Amino acid sequence: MAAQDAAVDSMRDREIGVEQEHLDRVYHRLEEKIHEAEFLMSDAVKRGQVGTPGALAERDAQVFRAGIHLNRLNSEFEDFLFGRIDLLLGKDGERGPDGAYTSVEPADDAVREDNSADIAETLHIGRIGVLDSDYAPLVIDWRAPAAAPFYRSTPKEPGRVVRRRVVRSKGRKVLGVEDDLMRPELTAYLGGDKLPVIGDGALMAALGQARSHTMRDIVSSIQAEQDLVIRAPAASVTEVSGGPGTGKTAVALHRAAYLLYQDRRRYAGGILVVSPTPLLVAYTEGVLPSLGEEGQVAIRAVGSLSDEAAGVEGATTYDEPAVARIKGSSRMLQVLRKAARGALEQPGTPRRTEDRDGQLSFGDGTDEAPATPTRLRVVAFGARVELNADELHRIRHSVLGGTAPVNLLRPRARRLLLDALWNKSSGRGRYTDPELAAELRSSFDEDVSTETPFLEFLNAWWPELTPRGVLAAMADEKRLGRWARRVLNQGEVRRFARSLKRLDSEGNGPLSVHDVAILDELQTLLGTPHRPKKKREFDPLDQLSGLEELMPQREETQRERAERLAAERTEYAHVIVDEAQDLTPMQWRMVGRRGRHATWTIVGDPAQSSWSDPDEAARARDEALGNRPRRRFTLTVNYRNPAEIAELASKVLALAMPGMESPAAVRSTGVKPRFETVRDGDLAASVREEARRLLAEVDGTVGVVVAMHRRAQARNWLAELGERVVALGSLEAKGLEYDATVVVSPAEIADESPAGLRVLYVALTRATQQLTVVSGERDLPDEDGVPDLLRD
Ligand SMILES: Nc1ncnc2c1ncn2[C@@H]1O[C@H](COP(=O)(O)OP(=O)(O)OP(=O)(O)O)[C@@H](O)[C@H]1O
Repeated sequence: MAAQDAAVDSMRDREIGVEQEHLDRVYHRLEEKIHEAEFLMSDAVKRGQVGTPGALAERDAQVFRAGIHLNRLNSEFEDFLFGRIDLLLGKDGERGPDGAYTSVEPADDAVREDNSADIAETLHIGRIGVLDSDYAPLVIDWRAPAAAPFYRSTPKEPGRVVRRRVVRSKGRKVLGVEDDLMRPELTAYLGGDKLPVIGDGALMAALGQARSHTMRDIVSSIQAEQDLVIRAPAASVTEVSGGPGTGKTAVALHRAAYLLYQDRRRYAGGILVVSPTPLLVAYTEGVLPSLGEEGQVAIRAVGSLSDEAAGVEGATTYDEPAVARIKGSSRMLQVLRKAARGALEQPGTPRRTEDRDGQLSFGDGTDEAPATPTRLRVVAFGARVELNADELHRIRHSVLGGTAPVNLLRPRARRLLLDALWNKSSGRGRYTDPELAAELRSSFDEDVSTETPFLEFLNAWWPELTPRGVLAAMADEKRLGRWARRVLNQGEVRRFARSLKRLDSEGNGPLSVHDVAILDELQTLLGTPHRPKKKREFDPLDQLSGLEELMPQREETQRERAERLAAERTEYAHVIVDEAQDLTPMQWRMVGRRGRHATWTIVGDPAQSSWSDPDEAARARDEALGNRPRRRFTLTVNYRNPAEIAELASKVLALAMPGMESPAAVRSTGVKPRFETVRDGDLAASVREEARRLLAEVDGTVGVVVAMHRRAQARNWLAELGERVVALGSLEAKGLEYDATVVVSPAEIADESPAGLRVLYVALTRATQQLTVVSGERDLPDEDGVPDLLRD
């Protein structure tokens, strides 16, 4: 036995040595390329000094290429070669642009009659492609067509692949290799020797690793059904569904990297990834940089998507479910349309008392008189001309007749005011000669419209409205009641208005996640008046198209650049929606506006939806996507939860979505979920004790999921346990994962909202190793501590 082990070890060492040799060759070549790139850069700058248009164009091209090399080589020097495939002879002998044979199927005579075969081609797969000086592939980019068999090949449909190998390396050192045999029935030879096979495959090794607070890329172990999604053509809408842990988020992010590789020019318009929470953004934002892509991709939480939420790090406050249901619903749109116009009438600001001739005059009612002026007086041709409340009302009514954004209607309002004043002035009818009449009218307009009283009046009577200002105006229950007539009932108006009391009169203050979609909608309804743009200072680097894109480290980091581009961008070339089942109708409208001309990838799981009315959300989603054709995929394997945890979660799934199937768990740990009941009525101590126990059992992270109202409490309970433990409200657990989780009071979570059971399903499916359920009295635990909701 010992002799056998020693033989395996020496074979492993030999194979590691083989891969090390290849990696050394690759590094050598990379260094050559870096020198080349650096030379090109300095040469390009010298040539640029010549200054002729031809030299400038040449410099552009050279700098662009050199920029690509340097930027990529520097950022991807770490651990970029991770795979290898050994292939049979292909059906035809054609090579693709990366130097590899393109044929997917083996040649008819690739396998001999005695089931033996020779390896005809070996390809190494990595994060970028590297050619040797003879243009033979040393490494194939994982996104290139030639790399697809590394992911697609299965023992059932092996294609040309005989052996798939995952190479683990750190920096320049190869640490290990893991092989999967795709054609175990063959005796394959490589260079005359039998093809060695090491280890039990890389997937299980990857899944068993401890989790940290950031997601890892899965580039070395993408599975065939996932690869189909990642490489699906970008046309129109790609919809991906799948249960918890099936890799939807991972697949969506790898797809972004793939699309950029496939068509960088097209996606220079930017890729937007919409995520449900800032926690999930933080968890996933390292994946794209690790795949060598960052600058073109903006990952945004849905609570910070709108410009209106910029500057406050987005919204993290959650409204209580009854309020969220109102704010997220498409009924909101009707209310906002009215509010956007109604907010022009401003009540409640202090009343002006002086009323000198020619001064704007505010109404003369009580202290509560509206701040909106009810009379306009100007002096024209030496006489006073006045518009009264009725006349002003008619003008306002006529201007608001159209559907144009309110702020953009102000010039029209100004025009009609001047018309009305002119009609009452002595100027009208003074001349019969049209030319003289027009001249007089034009000087009347010029004089009146630049007078302070007129300007002050216009600012008060047709102020430029801001989304935040209108949102704040809705905190006034009476006004909101008017705007929401026949749309919201009285109770809903009261709740909604009350939820906005935390904002001041200009709308400053903490926003809730659902306020953000409202602000975004208001932004569209109000419109932004055109203002002449400030001229940007001339920057000679702008001439170097491509350089500043590819060499961002000179001026700003990749991340800063992504942030800047995202802030400047209002629309994207591709929109990826993660956890799409959670978007409310109003959020779909907000996201839809950012992808009007985009292609889309939408990933989600209806069984995890925290939105109470999935049909309404589906309608809003259809509206956002229009009639673009859709291509649908389903992922079927749960890579996160061991079978023991998946089985428990499936009990809640059966209650939440009867008839819906759980994805099959890919592994089992033999560790069953634990059930604890609160001891001595001390929930804090019980949870703390369990978290402590789990910390000792797992190497990585522990997540404690509680009902939303216990969020702050739970953070206090766990404060002293260190950074490996995180307390989460049920809605925040979305998309995240931990080595172990504690789910506190399933009944509390399930009762939180109409979507509570689905939220509980999310909470129960976060653990990669161990799960403990802590029940309180409300959970009606049996004598084994199993809560009512989780019993058979
Ligand atoms: N092919 C793979 N190789 C290795 N790990 C994988 C693979 N596919 C998925 N995983 C791992 O499985 C876990 C779940 O993946 P991910 O979070 O993308 O799933 P999800 O479908 O988005 O889950 P949820 O719907 O619960 O949010 C992650 O740790 C991910 O890295």
